[in-house]
Amino acid sequence: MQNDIQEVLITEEELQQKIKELGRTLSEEYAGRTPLVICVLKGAFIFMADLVKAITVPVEMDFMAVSSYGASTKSSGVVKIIKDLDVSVEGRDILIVEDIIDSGLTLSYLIELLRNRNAASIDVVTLFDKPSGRTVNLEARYTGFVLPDEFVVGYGLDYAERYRNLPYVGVLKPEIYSN
Ligand SMILES: O=P(O)(O)OC[C@H]1O[C@H](OP(=O)(O)OP(=O)(O)O)[C@H](O)[C@@H]1O
Ligand code: HPA
Ligand SMILES: [Mg+2]
Repeated sequence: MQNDIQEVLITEEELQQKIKELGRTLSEEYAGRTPLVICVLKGAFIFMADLVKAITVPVEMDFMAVSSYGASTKSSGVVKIIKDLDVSVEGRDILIVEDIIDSGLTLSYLIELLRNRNAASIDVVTLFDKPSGRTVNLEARYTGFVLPDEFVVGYGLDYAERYRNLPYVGVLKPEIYSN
């Protein structure tokens, strides 16, 4: 797996330090409230696990699985709900946890959905942001790292379902991509 990586962009140490900082910021931001923290599966599962351990206010958690990339490095443009939330978001303070915002299509779809279900507030924390990929106008309230215009893998991010378990974020060697 390591042999498929051309370049490490963000090391494990850098990731862990940033997540602790985000946890501190969110703990201050949500003091006195109990947000419903929503993990956008699959990509965000590793970030979610580390982030909630760095948050000191009480949180409730739920999981939603959506997918638009499949085995491609480009969004299909169609966001598919694979698993919906188990709990109601009505009147809740929602914190959406994403691994990456690229085109912005996944999040704009999710935010619209949660608005229609009458959440009290909706904020987004994303570990990575790739502003160069954007096709819809969308910003996260909290962002870990801004990335260059390259398809990245690791720390939850996949290419064709592989590489999610790398503890760092890197760029694959070009010969690995089939498209
Ligand atoms: O801003 P966008 O262009 O919509 O891209 C971001 C989304 O794409 C990826 O999910 P993917 O569809 O690959 O599903 P996965 O999390 O199961 O890998 C990633 O985890 C984000 O959820
Ligand atoms: N890597 C993995 N999954 C993704 C990316 C990326 O750069 N952008 C959107 N989904
Ligand atoms: Mg993916």
